[in-house]
Amino acid sequence: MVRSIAFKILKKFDKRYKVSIEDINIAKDILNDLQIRELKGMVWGTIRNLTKIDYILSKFVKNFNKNTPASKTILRLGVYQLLAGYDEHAVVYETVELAKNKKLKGFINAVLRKCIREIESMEFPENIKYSYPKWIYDYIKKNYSFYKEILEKHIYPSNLVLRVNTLKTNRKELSKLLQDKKWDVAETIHSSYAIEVLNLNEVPEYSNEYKNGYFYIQNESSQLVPIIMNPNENDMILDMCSAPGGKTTFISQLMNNKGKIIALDNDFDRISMVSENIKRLGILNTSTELISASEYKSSIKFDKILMDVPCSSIGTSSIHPEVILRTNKKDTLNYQKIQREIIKNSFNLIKKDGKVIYSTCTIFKEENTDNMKWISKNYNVEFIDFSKELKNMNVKYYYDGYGYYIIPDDTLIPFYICKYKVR
Ligand SMILES: C[S@@+](CC[C@H](N)C(=O)[O-])C[C@H]1O[C@@H](n2cnc3c(N)ncnc32)[C@H](O)[C@@H]1O
Repeated sequence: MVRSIAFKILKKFDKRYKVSIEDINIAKDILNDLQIRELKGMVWGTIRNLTKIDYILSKFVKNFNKNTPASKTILRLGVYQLLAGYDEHAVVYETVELAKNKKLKGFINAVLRKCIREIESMEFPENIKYSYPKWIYDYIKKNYSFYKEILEKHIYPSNLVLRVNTLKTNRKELSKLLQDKKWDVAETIHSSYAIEVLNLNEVPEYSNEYKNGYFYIQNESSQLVPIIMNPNENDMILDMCSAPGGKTTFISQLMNNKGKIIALDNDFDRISMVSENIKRLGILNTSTELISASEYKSSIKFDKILMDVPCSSIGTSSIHPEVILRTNKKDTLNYQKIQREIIKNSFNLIKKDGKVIYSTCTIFKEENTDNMKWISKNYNVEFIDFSKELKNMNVKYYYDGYGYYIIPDDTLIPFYICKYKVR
């Protein structure tokens, strides 16, 4: 049952590089918690390892990419299970069962048996070892000495990280509550608001602690952004791309629910998520507006602006492994165009001497360093050094002369953060 649902989801995935959330939700009605966990492991494991799986299959199957979607998906699922250490006999038996006709069954059986005999002695190029597309691998290897950390982050994802909502509880109190219900949790070494979940026995969003707004699920690099912004209680703040509200609600928390935040987003469904999170977390100082950040006008000028801009999101591949499969080089320049439109408008909205934070979860210079170079050429700004704050939080970084590339580790994912004062 689990394999046949995984097969259906992965067959659709191949068309759009998107996992259908509806299909996962349908599966939740049919499968028990353990089976759901196995299903998610198979689906995301296959996607995370897809570049490597296809490399292996292309060695054993002539014109692998020209095979039918069904046969490709069955073989991928089979090879994933072999790589993940499932029992070989069970893998062959159960995977062959997914094929509809005798001829396909025979073909799948033969290929998987060949894989079993040969995978162990195969040698892989470095990008394949980490299941990373060659063009992105070449890019990061050429540009960053810490490219291995990026590759490792993709293949060895972080545990779940929560941000404690200090408007309702604190780190010690929440850790104790979670431990009492047998969640295995630990304090992390970077953000003093973060709790790492090593093991848990329920879906976090279904827990009472989540429903009561005691925490927000937020990776630790994302938590660094509001901390670096360092908002004051009486600030007037604009968050130009706010959905689903992770950083907005953290900024509000750091302001003790005082001052004022205006949160924008141009996506109807996503801005509703900001409103839901505001309500759940007990935020009182924030209002939302459905509008493009490049078109927003205001008679009030802001003390601080956050531009957590739409980007190619490569840095989130440990959480969303499909991003590195669907992104191409042209996307980075398309995003750069959108980002510059938003940046341009931010200069109409910031007070003199106001501070701006620019952040992305991507590693492409086109969307980070090149944009900051462009700002320094066209506007009067002073880039702010926050290396001390990063060091105090045990964060390793690469400084590009403007901002900081966050080097991933156990709980940090690749991110870019820059802060400047507008003169
Ligand atoms: C990186 S996400 C923001 C994440 C958010 N800051 C958080 O921490 O939860 C980028 C957001 O920008 C939004 N977006 C894309 N184009 C936009 C535009 N022109 N104006 C405003 N928002 C936009 C997307 O809908 C998306 O929600």
